[in-house]
Amino acid sequence: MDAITLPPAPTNEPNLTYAPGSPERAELKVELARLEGNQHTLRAHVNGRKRNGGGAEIKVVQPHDHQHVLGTFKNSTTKDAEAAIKAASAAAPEWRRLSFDDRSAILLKAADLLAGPWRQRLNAATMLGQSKTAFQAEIDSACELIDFWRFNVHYGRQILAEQPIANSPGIWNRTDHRPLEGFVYAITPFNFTAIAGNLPTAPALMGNTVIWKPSPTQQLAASLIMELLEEAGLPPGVINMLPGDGLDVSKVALAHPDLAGIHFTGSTPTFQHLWREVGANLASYRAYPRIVGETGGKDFIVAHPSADPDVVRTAMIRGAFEYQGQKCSAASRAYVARSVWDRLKDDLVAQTEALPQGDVTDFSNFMGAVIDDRAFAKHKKAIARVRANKHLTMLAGGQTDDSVGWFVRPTIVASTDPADRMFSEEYFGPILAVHVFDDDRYEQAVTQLESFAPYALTGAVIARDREAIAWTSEALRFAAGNFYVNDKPTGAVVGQQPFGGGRASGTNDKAGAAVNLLRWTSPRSIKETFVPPKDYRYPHMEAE
Ligand SMILES: NC(=O)c1ccc[n+]([C@@H]2O[C@H](COP(=O)([O-])OP(=O)(O)OC[C@H]3O[C@@H](n4cnc5c(N)ncnc54)[C@H](O)[C@@H]3O)[C@@H](O)[C@H]2O)c1
Ligand SMILES: N[C@@H](CCC=O)C(=O)O
Repeated sequence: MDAITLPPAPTNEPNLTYAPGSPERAELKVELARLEGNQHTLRAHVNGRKRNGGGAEIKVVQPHDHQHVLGTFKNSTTKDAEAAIKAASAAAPEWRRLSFDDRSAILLKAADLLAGPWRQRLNAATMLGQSKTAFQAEIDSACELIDFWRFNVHYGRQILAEQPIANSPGIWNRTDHRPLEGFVYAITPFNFTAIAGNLPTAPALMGNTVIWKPSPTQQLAASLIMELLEEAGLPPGVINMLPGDGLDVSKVALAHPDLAGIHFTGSTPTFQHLWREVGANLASYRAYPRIVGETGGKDFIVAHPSADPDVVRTAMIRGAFEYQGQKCSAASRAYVARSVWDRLKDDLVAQTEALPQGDVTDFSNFMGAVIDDRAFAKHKKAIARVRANKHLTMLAGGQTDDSVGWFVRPTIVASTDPADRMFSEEYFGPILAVHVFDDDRYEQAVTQLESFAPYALTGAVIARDREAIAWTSEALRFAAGNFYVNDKPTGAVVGQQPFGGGRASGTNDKAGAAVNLLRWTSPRSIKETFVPPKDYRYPHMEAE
């Protein structure tokens, strides 16, 4: 088709409420029962076909009920990785020849399928497999993933429209936004189904083929994403999904001459490991691989003496404990002016102690369990350390119980020492460290927190005084890639607050934004001369 087209303009998918009596609540309950009632055999997808991995069996369980097995799959081996890379290479020429409109139509259809018939299936899988409440699943596996797919089409078109602004007489300059040469390796975390769906599809939209390695604990929802994309018309071999721990896949993928890029979200140590491997293999690649990674955080809230205590308390509870603090954006350290603290502490502790937690299929719960036994053990250890240190005081929570699920109570710890490692280490769970400072030491508190942790992902200032907001925003300019004023530091929305951080938190190639898609293209500049010269001599060479 020859046309300069206009696809549907993106708008953010509205969040459904799941209030009692709502149709979405009833539909979600049906899907929960259906998914819980079966053990699913989850398989790799290579070249559009399902494939049993060659490695050991891995179980996917419900974190809030860890004896309940949702499904099983086989770990992917080096052989599986070789087959997937072969499929990606074979699919590449046809996929990149397909027009951007045709590639976009597949993602727009996937978004509409997810907004409609697939919504509660993916929400239910995310609730059961990742222990999210209905609302936390809705903002992730439904709304954010729909938004990623719709807005990326819009941003991709912006990139294609970016063309040279000058043409000398008789010349037409153009930019060909080519995909990368080779395959992109997408590696995704357990905590956001939307991130799992975005990381392989963003490079694919720009014409790349992909090897996708999801997190083992997110595999149920990841398998459904693959099925949804295939229903939307994704051709075989464009995205090849390899379940498992990724160790064997990386052995092959990171040493392969066609590795064109890594699209990673997960912890800082894993990302640094991948980067080091790429560095060690540099001589073997056809081109320098693009490395994009969004990683850990030690996200902060700072409350100025002018802050409204109710706003601070709500930001702390929602920011630190929603989804058990397992958002990379979750507040895990708070710095509060003493006069504000004195007015909020009792309510903060009482409300935190009362937060309902348990099986997420009971819709009255605010929290579920942490993802696995490793996360549980890490939190137990951190809590034991609090009890053993005099400068740390447990204000709320501190209980752990793994008899049914991996439950860690929302925990608030006060520290007289802002240099304690609770203010720099990422636990990735429901532990909030608080330091209370004297009102006249606000600037010292902000200066100390600015670079005490190695991360720079999200942060929030809560204040009514405009000068304080302006000063803090400037003082913390490089301490967070997503900065919030009078709000919690979580819950970025695609198209509104592009997400990502700097320093140890990643390469800050904002997910769901044009800067991210740009990393998956390799522009070619084309100059066409309409009436080319036919004589090599320049005028200055002529005889006087
Ligand atoms: N900045 C962000 O946007 C963002 C978003 C979500 C999560 N996170 C971070 O992710 C972390 C939590 O997620 P996680 O526990 O899944 O992280 P993780 O680093 O343990 O795992 C991430 C992914 O890497 C895989 N992996 C690990 N070693 C590998 C290897 N050698 N080869 C291939 N794959 C390998 C895992 O299986 C998983 O799929 C936290 O640190 C959190 O802050 C960051
Ligand atoms: N984008 C999400 C966090 C993603 C990381 O886990 C937020 O803003 O809360």
